[in-house]
Amino acid sequence: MTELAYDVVVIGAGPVGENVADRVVQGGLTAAIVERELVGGECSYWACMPTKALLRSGSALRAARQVPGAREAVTGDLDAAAVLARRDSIVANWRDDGQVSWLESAGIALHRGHGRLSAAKVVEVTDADGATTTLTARHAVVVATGSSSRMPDIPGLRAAAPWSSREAAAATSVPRRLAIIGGGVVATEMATAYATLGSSVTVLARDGVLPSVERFAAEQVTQSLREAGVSLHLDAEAVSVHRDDAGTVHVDTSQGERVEADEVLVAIGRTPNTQDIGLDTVGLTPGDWLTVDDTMRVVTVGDWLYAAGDVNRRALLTHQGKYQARAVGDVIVARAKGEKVDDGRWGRHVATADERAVPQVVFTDPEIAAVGLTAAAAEAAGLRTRVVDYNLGAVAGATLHADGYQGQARMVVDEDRKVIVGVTFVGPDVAELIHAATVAIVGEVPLDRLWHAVPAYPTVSEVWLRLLEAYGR
Ligand SMILES: Cc1cc2nc3c(=O)[nH]c(=O)nc-3n(C[C@H](O)[C@H](O)[C@H](O)COP(=O)(O)OP(=O)(O)OC[C@H]3O[C@@H](n4cnc5c(N)ncnc54)[C@H](O)[C@@H]3O)c2cc1C
Ligand SMILES: NC(=O)c1ccc[n+]([C@@H]2O[C@H](COP(=O)([O-])OP(=O)(O)OC[C@H]3O[C@@H](n4cnc5c(N)ncnc54)[C@H](O)[C@@H]3O)[C@@H](O)[C@H]2O)c1
Repeated sequence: MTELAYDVVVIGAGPVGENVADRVVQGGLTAAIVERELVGGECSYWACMPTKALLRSGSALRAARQVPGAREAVTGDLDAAAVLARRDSIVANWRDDGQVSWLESAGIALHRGHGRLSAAKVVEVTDADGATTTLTARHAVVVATGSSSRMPDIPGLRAAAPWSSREAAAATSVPRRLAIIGGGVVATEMATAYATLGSSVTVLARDGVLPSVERFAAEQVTQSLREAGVSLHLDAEAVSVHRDDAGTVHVDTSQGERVEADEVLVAIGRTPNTQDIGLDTVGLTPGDWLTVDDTMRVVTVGDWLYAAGDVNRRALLTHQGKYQARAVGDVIVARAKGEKVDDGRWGRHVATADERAVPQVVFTDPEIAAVGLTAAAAEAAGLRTRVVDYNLGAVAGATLHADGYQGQARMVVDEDRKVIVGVTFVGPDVAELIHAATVAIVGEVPLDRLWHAVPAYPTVSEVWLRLLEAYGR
């Protein structure tokens, strides 16, 4: 058995673990990272990147078809094989050489294998051959093990070899018929991708489509999925699943219907990767999400254990996990050096934006881009709000962007502070609009001052001016 010591040991080399280790080394400490699969994690190989690659070609094709002149130049359908090949290249054919080189260049030691806590500040790494290395952390251990697809206990489901988001992201062919259980972000994005790639898609959305976004945005996506030929069963739950000898999957629903498909994708949320990381050795329960304070420290354990990214359940998004990682890496360095910890609201060592300013883009057709609170969430939080809506299609930039551009914008204003607390856009290519909204919310820019932030003409961003005009000066 090999024994090594580092200032900081990070379990999990997803986007979050990599960023924690990087900040730690940049702060002058030593760091080791433990990874059991591919350096780069779920996001790079089975989540964000491959799924967006599956969606991008269809989105480009639709965009061309919405502009006369370009439309006439589009002479064929989507080439599914070329889309899958581009996806393969974007995930570097599931090889992590590039990310391993980056770790080396950043001065981070990589230990391949499964990491488990075995005592305070001690992580045991078991490699593929069963050999064990013991890593002792002088200052901190950071759990950045991410999450996995949650599988419900539906009779027959497991035996039917369902797809999780991984198989949907990494598929080598397009199933003729795809059934999807769930109506959230993965379900709607994959329904969009596979319908565009030629599958006949059925979605069983027990709790409706995208229940956590503004209703007007979810409704536009619902309508568009239907127009794309997706069969949407709202309020329907899968009650039993069976794959027959010919390979066909039969899904019986709570509404008494039977859906037949070649594959069934389960997309009902995530479970933390904490079942087998030795949580019991430090007094925690295996399989639980890790609850942390504002500096991402697992407070019940002492002052040395941190959890960042999906595993702490604050915001299951890559950009938000990386934001936490920057705070965690820096706070570990500050504490190790006895420097002042900046943990007040919006301080360097906390992730305040997780509370009220999380941006997210849902890459459906059309896209939804949102940040902060929905109108309903703001009301539930006890804020005195005013909601302003504007037809995105009426903006000059949108008219130019595409014929028949359909979209909607909403801003939610905190009337007591006269600042924006939430923004949602739905429409073609709205993804790039959202960062302006994030800056306005995080900066708590007063509405009076926002009038001086002039959007360029003729861009879709002019919707900002229209929203202000609708609010009144
Ligand atoms: C289909 C899908 C699409 C998504 N699309 C987006 C998107 O477009 N934008 C976005 O912001 N977010 C997206 N997400 C969410 C995003 O993937 C996660 O928020 C992000 O991957 C979390 O990063 P992480 O580093 O916390 O965890 P992960 O990326 O899950 O990385 C954790 C790493 O830890 C390793 N690990 C786990 N346990 C151990 C152990 N015991 N020992 C050693 N290594 C271990 C794993 O192998 C993995 O490499 C998507 C998620 C899914 C499922
Ligand atoms: N573009 C993006 O940013 C992006 C894309 C994909 C995934 N993600 C992240 O990955 C995470 C996982 O995505 P997801 O779609 O799996 O989860 P989700 O939380 O977005 O949606 C899960 C859906 O399943 C429903 N559901 C829950 N239990 C169910 C059950 N037993 N039967 C039927 N339906 C059930 C929920 O009501 C919800 O609508 C999300 O938190 C999201 O932040 C982000």
